[in-house]
Amino acid sequence: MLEPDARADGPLRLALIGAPNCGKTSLFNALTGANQRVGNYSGVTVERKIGRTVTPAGEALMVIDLPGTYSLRARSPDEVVTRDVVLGRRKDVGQIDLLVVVADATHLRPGLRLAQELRACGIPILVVLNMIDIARHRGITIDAERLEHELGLPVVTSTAVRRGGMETLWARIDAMLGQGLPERGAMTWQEPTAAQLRTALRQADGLIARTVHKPVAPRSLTEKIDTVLLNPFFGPVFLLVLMFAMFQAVFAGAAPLMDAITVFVDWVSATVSAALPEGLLRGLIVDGAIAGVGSVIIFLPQILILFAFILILEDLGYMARAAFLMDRIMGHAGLHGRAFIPLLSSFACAVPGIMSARVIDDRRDRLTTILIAPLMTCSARIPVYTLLIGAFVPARSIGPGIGLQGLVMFGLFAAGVISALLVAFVSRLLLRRNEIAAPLMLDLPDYKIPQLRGVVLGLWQRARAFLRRAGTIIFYASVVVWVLSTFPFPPEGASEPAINYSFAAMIGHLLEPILSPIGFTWQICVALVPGMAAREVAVAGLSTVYAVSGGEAALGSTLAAHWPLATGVSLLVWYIFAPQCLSTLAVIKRETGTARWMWVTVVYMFGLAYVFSFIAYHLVRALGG
Ligand SMILES: Nc1nc2c(ncn2[C@@H]2O[C@H](COP(=O)(O)OP(=O)(O)OP(=O)(O)O)[C@@H](O)[C@H]2O)c(=O)[nH]1
Ligand SMILES: [Mg+2]
Repeated sequence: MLEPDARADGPLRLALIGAPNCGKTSLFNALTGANQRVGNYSGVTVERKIGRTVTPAGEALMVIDLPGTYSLRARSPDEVVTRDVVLGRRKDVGQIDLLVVVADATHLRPGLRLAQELRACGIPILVVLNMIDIARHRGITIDAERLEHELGLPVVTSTAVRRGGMETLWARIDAMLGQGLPERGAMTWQEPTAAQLRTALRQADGLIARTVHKPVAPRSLTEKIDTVLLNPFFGPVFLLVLMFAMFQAVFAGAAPLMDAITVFVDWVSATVSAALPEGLLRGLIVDGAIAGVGSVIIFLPQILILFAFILILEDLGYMARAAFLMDRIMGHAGLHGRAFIPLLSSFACAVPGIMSARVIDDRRDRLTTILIAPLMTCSARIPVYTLLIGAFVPARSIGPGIGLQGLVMFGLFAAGVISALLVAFVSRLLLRRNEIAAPLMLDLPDYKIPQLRGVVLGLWQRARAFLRRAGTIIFYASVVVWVLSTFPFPPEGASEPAINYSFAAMIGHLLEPILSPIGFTWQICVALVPGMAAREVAVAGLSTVYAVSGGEAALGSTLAAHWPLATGVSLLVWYIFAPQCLSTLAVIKRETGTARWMWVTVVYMFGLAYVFSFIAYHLVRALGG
């Protein structure tokens, strides 16, 4: 017997393991009070997560959440994490004392099979049938006692996402710890062969036949919805209409909130101006910090509306369908079916997107996904796009409920996706010749009512990350741009605006020969340099440069007055492609293990940006813009 308090090295370690999407992270959050990301599709968790908690009886526990897996026979990097933790090979985690095998109560087969396989690890096991609420709702009854008896392992049920849904599990954990965990057995796990896996699945089926009663449901609601939404013709049309509606909502819904933030920023700016004497300090605060940070935070509403859509669709279970619908197109481009989730996460930010490419087992497939992830339109581009669209695209309606600005935004996102597919296609030709990409092995989850808490939490995390960036990198960059645009002072009796004599103008003029063929003014060149660090910084940079130049109007109208249309379009196109984000480049280096692929990304993305901006600029001019 291993007495819990006899342990020399800290609390008992409990690891959550199970097939993808069975609710491990939801259980982890419920057990530890953490707020890790959950989503209704496979492959949300790609790294081990550690939390601490105390059981109702007062035992301290360390809880480890793991990426979903069907077997310890690990194939992809996320599955390797799970295997290594379970086998005690990760130094940062140590030996696991209790394996909690999580099974989806509505679909027990993979969980039961995994529990059988894990016995060979010799670690005490507790089986949890999660999502018991959904099973009950569907009239599925499970004879947990008989299951426990036949399996020879303790079995409890839980509902991770409802208050009170964890009581049985807590009670059982305490009971097990109170008696002392069974002694560890010998570690005899070996990679199961395909034949062994098949036999084990048959055994699991036998067990299910004896202990689970499923009413002969005519057709589930999910199936009914899917006959329409996965229909080869109607499915893609619905997806397109939905995405289109999303961007319309982003523009229409954000306007009043953006106006409110603008009023607030103007008020802060006016109040500070009035309180400070004319001079450098006032310039630094008003034209530097407030103009820079203020110009970026007004885009928060758009980011939140877009992510409210994405989070709700994810939790509803629709995003997995979108992956299914895109699979054929992605396959033709040479992308692995599992690339969808990393690419989807990249709409928020390429950094987590690139990390979630770990769910892809084939190295070259993973590399292709990593290389194209930065082409997905991340939320840092939203301020840039919105600013330029607001300045150069009239807010006109071009049909019932269809605004031109929303349409252009949709087009920019689509351009990112299409160019990513094309780059994937080309890199497939370069990296390998003629293999056909693996088909999608994603299981389609049942539709679920989204959890309000999860959506609100997701939005809060986005907002916080955005504001943190505004308060740090964007703030510093605005101050730097202000300093560069203010010093040195113009010579005595200068006739031109003061900024024309500043360092900023010097830098801008230095870069101008390279960037003037694509229509960029020297002010854009000034904003692009700090904008290398992160994309929104360019907006702050432009705002500061024009504020120093004495611009009083809103940044959008200033740009519209100073730039030809062709320049605006060219800069929009530049932002579809240019790799202006140091964190993304750093994570590419880390995840691929070499600097080589980082440089490949830099070169190909700048190359595309320059070529397409050049074409766009000259095309618009030729058309008379
Ligand atoms: N109704 C209900 N929904 C649940 C329950 N547990 C989890 N969910 C939902 O199931 C989905 C998947 O949950 P996750 O916790 O992300 O699953 P996971 O096992 O961590 O998934 P991976 O990390 O992808 O392996 C989410 O939409 C959850 O809200 C439950 O007990 N009842
Ligand atoms: Mg998870």
